[in-house]
Amino acid sequence: MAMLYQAVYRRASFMWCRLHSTYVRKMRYLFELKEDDGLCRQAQNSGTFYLFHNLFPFLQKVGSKHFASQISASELKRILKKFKQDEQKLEDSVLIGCSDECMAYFALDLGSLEKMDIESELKGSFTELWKAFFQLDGKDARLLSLAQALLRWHDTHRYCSKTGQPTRKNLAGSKRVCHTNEIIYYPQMSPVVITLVSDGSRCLLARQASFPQGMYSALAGFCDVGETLEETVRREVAEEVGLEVKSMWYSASQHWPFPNSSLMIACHAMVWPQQNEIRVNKLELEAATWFSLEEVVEALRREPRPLRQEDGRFSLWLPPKWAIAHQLIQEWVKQQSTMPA
Ligand SMILES: NC(=O)C1=CN([C@@H]2O[C@H](COP(=O)(O)OP(=O)(O)OC[C@H]3O[C@@H](n4cnc5c(N)ncnc54)[C@H](O)[C@@H]3O)[C@@H](O)[C@H]2O)C=CC1
Ligand SMILES: [Mg+2]
Repeated sequence: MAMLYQAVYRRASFMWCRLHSTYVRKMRYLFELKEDDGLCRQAQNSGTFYLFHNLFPFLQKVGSKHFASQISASELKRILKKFKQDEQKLEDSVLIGCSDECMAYFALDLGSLEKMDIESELKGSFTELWKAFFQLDGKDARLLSLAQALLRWHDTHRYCSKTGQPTRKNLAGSKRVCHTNEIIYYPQMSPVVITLVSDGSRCLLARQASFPQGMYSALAGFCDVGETLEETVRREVAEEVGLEVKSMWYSASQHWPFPNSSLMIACHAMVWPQQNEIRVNKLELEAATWFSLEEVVEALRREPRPLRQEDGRFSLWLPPKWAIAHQLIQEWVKQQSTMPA
């Protein structure tokens, strides 16, 4: 019966491939994997895996370039066997995407194994995600960010907050269920607004004390319960730099894994040029400054890493290309150069 089902499913998938765009086919396939544990189990046995160790992703290096390694299901089973782990450990993994050919990608945390043993077996290293972020390309960074957020959520939601009983994840990891009362828990993200403020000719960038030396970014803040995005933008700009927003508009959004899992909603905001004196809230920020177009253009040309000048101070540098803050800054530069003089 199972074989007949698989044959029918393969035939149906084949028809899908012929009839639908790659994107639609992938989304439908991922949806089915989330809904159907049996199908997801099959996908785990033929998919590829991104490995983590206590939430540190496994990276390999070729020359000076780091990349997130994909391990095949058969290779993973070999490693599990070697380290005396049950093959069933594959089912602890979470679904994080699929290729254009509908080969599923999973993430698995091997925190119960000895870190150095896996590193020497697979010739790579488990690296803190924050450090890895600056070394990876956008695609790898996006996948690892989603993977870490999901793995962390499962790790911290193992018990039902109402009954105290253990919750069980579905195979794909898109939810957890408390079987005592059938409460379903879904992975959560916190909405965060990130705003690039301009006074018409300059843009406002700020840094927290925890940022690497010399790095500045746009203002960011979590949405409070009950707020609209517009209200969060106005409140955060007032709270952090003491300015009143005159107008704002939405640009784009991005998932961000730090400190937990956030949906970064990126906006541009204008303040009145006559009322642009910054009053930094030192509880939130270390510094906030207006930067000219020339200063920002020069910083965009620099590598995203600390660079000490001759006078001992650090040059301005900006978040890496795929960070939404970078995109906001690029958009602002473009707006400035298309504005009438
Ligand atoms: N992608 C990017 O380029 C940038 C991303 N960010 C991210 O934006 C996020 C928010 O920025 P912050 O200035 O730290 O926010 P924030 O200005 O709201 O201040 C953080 C404080 O908000 C409170 N808070 C309220 N709700 C919270 C929640 N759901 N989770 C954690 N804390 C909460 C806490 O007291 C926390 O200390 C951070 O996750 C940060 O990593 C920040 C700058 C640039
Ligand atoms: Mg903030």
